[in-house]
Amino acid sequence: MSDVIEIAATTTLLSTRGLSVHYGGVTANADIDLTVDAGEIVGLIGPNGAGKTTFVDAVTGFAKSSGEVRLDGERVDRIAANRRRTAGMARTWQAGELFADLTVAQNLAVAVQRVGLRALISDVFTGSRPPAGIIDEALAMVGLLGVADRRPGELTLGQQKLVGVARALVGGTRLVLLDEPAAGLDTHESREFGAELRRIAATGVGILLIDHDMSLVLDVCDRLYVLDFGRVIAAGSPTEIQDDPAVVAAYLGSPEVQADSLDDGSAAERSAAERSATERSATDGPADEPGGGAR
Ligand SMILES: Nc1ncnc2c1ncn2[C@@H]1O[C@H](COP(=O)(O)OP(=O)(O)OP(=O)(O)O)[C@@H](O)[C@H]1O
Repeated sequence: MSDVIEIAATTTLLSTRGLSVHYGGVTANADIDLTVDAGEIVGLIGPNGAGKTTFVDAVTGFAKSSGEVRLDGERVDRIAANRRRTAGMARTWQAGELFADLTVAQNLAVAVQRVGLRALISDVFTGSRPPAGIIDEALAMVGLLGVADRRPGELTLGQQKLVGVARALVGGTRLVLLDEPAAGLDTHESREFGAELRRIAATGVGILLIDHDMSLVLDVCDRLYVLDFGRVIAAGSPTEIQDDPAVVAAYLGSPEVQADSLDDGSAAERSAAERSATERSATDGPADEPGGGAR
């Protein structure tokens, strides 16, 4: 009897090819090829203004783009944002505050409310609401089933952030794109949050994570892509990325700076401010020069 080697099949949930976004003269994303597999956490990092949020906007249908976006092998780049959501991809927003007057469960229900006049009229007449099961399922995925009837103000900040994630997960989401979901958390809360992300990924959900908290990103991500000026300048494991001179230079402006400084999120912020000041002075032309100072 021959030995059978079992190879676990991986499902590529998200794949982009040549994804580009232009805002006037600014190339916010340039030819981005990126994949996220089921059960994988992939980090997207880069200095301020590198194009991370634009990438999420383009993938989820909130920014006009060229190139391919596939969800589970199917092209979705020409369908509207709400149809991409129904197809199984969802995102969070940087300013993703919860509704303070609604309960946690109601906050999730709002996220899957149908849109459009026809839906509104039919909902008014039928009193249609999302089935409770899908709300509970999303809350259970982030370990918050017990707080469904509480209001956000009664939760810790870490729990509120997880409600934000649950809001994106509700309705059978297979791929979730998280834009700075841990902003404002302290080190301990951020670690707990990261552990919860790993549990979510273990259910088979693919996660694209943008965050400036380098310890979180380096800790929880299986792979990372680094953007600078809208382009991918490096991709690989957290260890490979930390040792990549191009990444260190992009973040810190100098390849001589120690790579372990990447652990310090404030270095990235500081560097970005310095970079944009340098870029501004380098591109400051006459007042009527178009695009002067823009990235
Ligand atoms: N709606 C828009 N109109 C014009 N330019 C835009 C728009 N959105 C983003 N940009 C520009 O595109 C570039 C990329 O911005 P983006 O917000 O994607 O970067 P980011 O990496 O997410 O930055 P941050 O880390 O600060 O959130 C920047 O030069 C930004 O000014």
